[in-house]
Amino acid sequence: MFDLTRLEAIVAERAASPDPDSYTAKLARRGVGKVAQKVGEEAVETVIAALSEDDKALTGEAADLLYHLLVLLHLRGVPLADVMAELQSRTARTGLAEKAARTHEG
Ligand SMILES: N=c1c2ncn([C@@H]3O[C@H](COP(=O)(O)OP(=O)(O)OP(=O)(O)O)[C@@H](O)[C@H]3O)c2ncn1[C@@H]1O[C@H](COP(=O)(O)O)[C@@H](O)[C@H]1O
Repeated sequence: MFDLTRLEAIVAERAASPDPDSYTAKLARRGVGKVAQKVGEEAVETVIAALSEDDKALTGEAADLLYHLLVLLHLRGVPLADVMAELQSRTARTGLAEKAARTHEG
């Protein structure tokens, strides 16, 4: 299954690519400030799509947001694993991780 870990690897590879057609490489060259601005814009577009109750638009904007967030994390040198560990530690604090895993496994 496709997941954010695979997209993180793609982003890392493409950010360093000399391919002139790579949007990721172009974005990476523009630096943290520009990418942070893009994350903000995509977040606003996600909010607008959510409030419009258009599921297809929301799905597309959420995908744009996650992609741009991964590019930002990459440029700042923060691994997705660190973000996931932070989320996991929050579930551990509430004791809900095992319950969610049991429900997921059926
Ligand atoms: N998931 C994405 C992805 N999501 C969104 N985008 C791009 O993000 C841009 C967002 O559109 P905008 O209108 O906000 O921006 P824009 O006007 O095109 O450009 P800006 O000047 O504003 O940056 C579009 O050009 C999309 O193509 C993505 N570009 C790449 N990926 C992934 O990255 C991989 C590598 O892509 P390349 O780097 O292009 O080879 C792809 O195979 C995908 O898996």
